Amino acid sequence: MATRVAVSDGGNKKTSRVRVAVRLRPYMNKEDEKSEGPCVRGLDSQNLEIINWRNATETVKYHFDVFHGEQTTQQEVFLSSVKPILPHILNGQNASVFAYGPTGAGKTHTMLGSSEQPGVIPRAVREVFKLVKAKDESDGWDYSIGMSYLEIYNEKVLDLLSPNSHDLPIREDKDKNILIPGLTHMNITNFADFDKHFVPATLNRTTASTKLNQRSSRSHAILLIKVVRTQQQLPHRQQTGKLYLVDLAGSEDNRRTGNQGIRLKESGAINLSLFTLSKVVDSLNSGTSVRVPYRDSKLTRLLQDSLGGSAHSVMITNIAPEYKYYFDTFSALNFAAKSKLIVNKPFTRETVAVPVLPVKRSREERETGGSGTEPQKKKHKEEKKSEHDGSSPSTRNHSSSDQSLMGRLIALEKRTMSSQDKERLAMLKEIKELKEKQRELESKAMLFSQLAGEKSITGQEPDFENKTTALRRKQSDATKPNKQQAVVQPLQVSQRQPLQQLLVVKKQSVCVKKKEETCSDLIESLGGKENNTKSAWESQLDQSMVDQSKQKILQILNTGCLKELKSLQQIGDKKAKLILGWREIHGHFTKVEDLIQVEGMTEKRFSSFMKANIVSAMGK
Ligand SMILES: Nc1ncnc2c1ncn2[C@@H]1O[C@H](COP(=O)(O)OP(=O)(O)OP(=O)(O)O)[C@@H](O)[C@H]1O
Repeated sequence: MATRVAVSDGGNKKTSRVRVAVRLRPYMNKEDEKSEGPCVRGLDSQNLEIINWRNATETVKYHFDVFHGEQTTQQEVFLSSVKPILPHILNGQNASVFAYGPTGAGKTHTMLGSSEQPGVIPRAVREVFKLVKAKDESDGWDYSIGMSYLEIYNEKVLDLLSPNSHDLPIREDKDKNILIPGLTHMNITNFADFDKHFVPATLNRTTASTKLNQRSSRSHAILLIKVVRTQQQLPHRQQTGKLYLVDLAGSEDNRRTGNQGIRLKESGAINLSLFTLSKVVDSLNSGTSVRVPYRDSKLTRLLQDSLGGSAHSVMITNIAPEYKYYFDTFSALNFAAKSKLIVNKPFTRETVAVPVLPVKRSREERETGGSGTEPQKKKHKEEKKSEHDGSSPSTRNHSSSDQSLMGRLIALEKRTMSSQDKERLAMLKEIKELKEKQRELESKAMLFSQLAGEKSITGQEPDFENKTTALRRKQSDATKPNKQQAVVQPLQVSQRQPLQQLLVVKKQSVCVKKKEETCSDLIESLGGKENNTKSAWESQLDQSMVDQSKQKILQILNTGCLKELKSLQQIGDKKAKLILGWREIHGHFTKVEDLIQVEGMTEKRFSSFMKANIVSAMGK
């Protein structure tokens, strides 16, 4: 009898950076090209420039690992950006390739392509089979290849190989491997085999027509190719390498897509997960020990071991040359520039077969009649069989080992828990759910504020170079940042202009400070200590003025943008975002008192908020 235990890879400290490639697609409408010209263009095989919207005579320049221009073929993209990482998965390491970018910029074309111009996915799968075939049989290892294919649609994990399945859970085992119990896993023996399953499954992917793309992907599609190699001799070392091939849904600005109803909801989920992806990248790049928010979206949870984890990763950022994509292109480039800093630590995942000594069974086990139910026992047998012969019990193995492991853990948990423990567990679960809800709200609020146009760009500052006439600036129909947005100073803009702008920002902050002082003085003079009751201080004021002030506050709460909300007393950045999030979910506040429903707004805080703001509003 034998079981498998994980063995250390000897503390392999070799690190591998996420390679970032940018691919510019050709103009879709030649007429537009003639009249407008592009807003972005390549300079050489690693550099590109984009018009600076703040100053027509300037461009912003970026440097990446690779820049693929409009003329680059599918073959060239594969050879330079993807092929080099594939050999790693035959050595038990993970690799991932994901296409990121605005909707309609060419992600699906890059990943999937067409029969005439096959993309990264078919080429990579062919290459994996080629690499395995090239392995000399005498190298002492047996190889088996399997595939899974899923989409994340509206934050649900759906099995594309089994289209009627429901939302699947994502779990992590004790060795930090990401697992999806219940996900279909098919053994494949050659490319034709792969194609047979992949093509119909791709048709199951959720797509729809939007203003910007007739066949827009409304979900993130993730193809997983697993290569398991097992040593022919004892101790039958086994290594599992995973290759994730990800076609992300496009980031989109709903002011331009014209999305409504279900499209708008989909778009919210897409943008939220992409926003979380950018937060994960930010937090990885900050290099501090802050919690990386992988768990804030299904996408990042799934990509956990491909981003900042143990994988060799390549991100292909797709961009479009047209002016209507300008701001999406700009933020996609900034996102990509941040990602360049991520450092991965690849390591080999290996298990060895070790003999298992019979152990005395616990009382609970004896009472329940053994180590599992009949079906579970059967599953264990099947698992062991597949461990030895390197194959799955059937061609369609629903990750039985993942399922049975979870089943056993849950059963064990149930057997050993007292009723008090169960209550505590239920309470902890409830608290966890509440916390998650709060996080979700915050993410939503932040996303909302981002979508509301706060094009705050926090990425790495690229090199900047002045150009006089290289790219023409057009009065584009792209959504221009409004006045409020202009206050945010993107890091990328000219090094010549910040002084003047900074002065403006500074003046404003001085101004706000002054106002705060005046307010607190007033509150003090009204005897307004923090704990005073509402009537105590309100009764000293004229009721009609109080009502008027309340109306003013209500109006700001209902219509104010992030900046206007922050101009309210005691409303900082986080609270303002929470208010925006609340508004997005619930609509308008009917009365100022509804503010108590916003996360973190206690009665005491609300009362203090009212005092400060009524006085402040009266002074205006
Ligand atoms: N490099 C390219 N060469 C030729 N045509 C391209 C290229 N890239 C994209 N296209 C074409 O542009 C259109 C939009 O591309 P695609 O559907 O791949 O965009 P996408 O980024 O996947 O969009 P979405 O996020 O909405 O799914 C398609 O008709 C595609 O064939």
